Amino acid sequence: MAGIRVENLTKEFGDTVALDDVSFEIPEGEFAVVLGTSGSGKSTLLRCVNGLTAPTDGQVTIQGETVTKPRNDVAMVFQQHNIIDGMSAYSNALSGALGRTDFTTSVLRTHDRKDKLQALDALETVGLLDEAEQRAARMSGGQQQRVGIARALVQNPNIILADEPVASLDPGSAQTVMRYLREAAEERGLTAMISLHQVNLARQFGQRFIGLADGKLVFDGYRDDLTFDVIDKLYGGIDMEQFLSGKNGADESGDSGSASATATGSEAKNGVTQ
Ligand SMILES: Nc1ncnc2c1ncn2[C@@H]1O[C@H](COP(=O)(O)OP(=O)(O)OP(=O)(O)O)[C@@H](O)[C@H]1O
Repeated sequence: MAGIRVENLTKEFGDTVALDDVSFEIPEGEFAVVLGTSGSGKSTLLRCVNGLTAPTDGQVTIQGETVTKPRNDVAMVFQQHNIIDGMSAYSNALSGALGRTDFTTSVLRTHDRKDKLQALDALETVGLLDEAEQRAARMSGGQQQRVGIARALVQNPNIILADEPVASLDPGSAQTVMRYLREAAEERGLTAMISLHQVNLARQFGQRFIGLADGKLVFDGYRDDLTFDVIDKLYGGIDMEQFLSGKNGADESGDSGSASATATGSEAKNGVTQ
């Protein structure tokens, strides 16, 4: 069964065609990576799947239902971890349960035992159980991102989306975060769709690859199909030697000139755009 079905998806922002008639299906439980240069449409695609951006044409279907707004069974991890500095790793993780708790519970912080155990379990999944009481502000960028993943897991999703989750991390932390993300998805049978611009990380952790260029789907395949020619078509000008040594120009340093993974323009950060 399709975890995510994208059908003839088009999104225009004025004269800009951010997505142009994109169609593909990600089966349940698959770990898919979205590749493409800055401006190719990766964030817009993820936001359409998450129901944060309304398509101009076409549709996204999850469990046979057309996505029209954010869903509780779809969790999103952002590049800027979106976690609260003053709170502990545990409280941040627990806040993932807010979508299913009522107002009084969230104000009085009287989450039930199941939510609390889930928060601890999620921290264990991302290797941070021993840091549960640590304030987020005192954690490294990589650890904060792992807390962001834990919070997403506490939401109890079937689908996890991440928009350039490691773009602002050093190469070592980026590897660690991707490893935990992949393991968490595998362990819990989640369908994942992750945008990345580090090609070697994508090859290392991705199972399925969706390549975008100028809003069009230019590649859809598995690791063996993701040849140097395909990567060159997607990014252009990659040094083969560097690529094979895992230091492709686009890019381990996180400095491809496309550090921003958030939507641009007048779009409110978490608002649904029309
Ligand atoms: N809210 C918006 N208003 C106007 N144009 C937008 C908006 N969001 C995206 N775009 C445009 O749509 C195109 C695709 O943008 P998008 O952010 O999806 O690309 P991206 O591949 O995620 O890029 P990056 O890696 O830099 O985040 C770009 O030309 C961008 O300027």
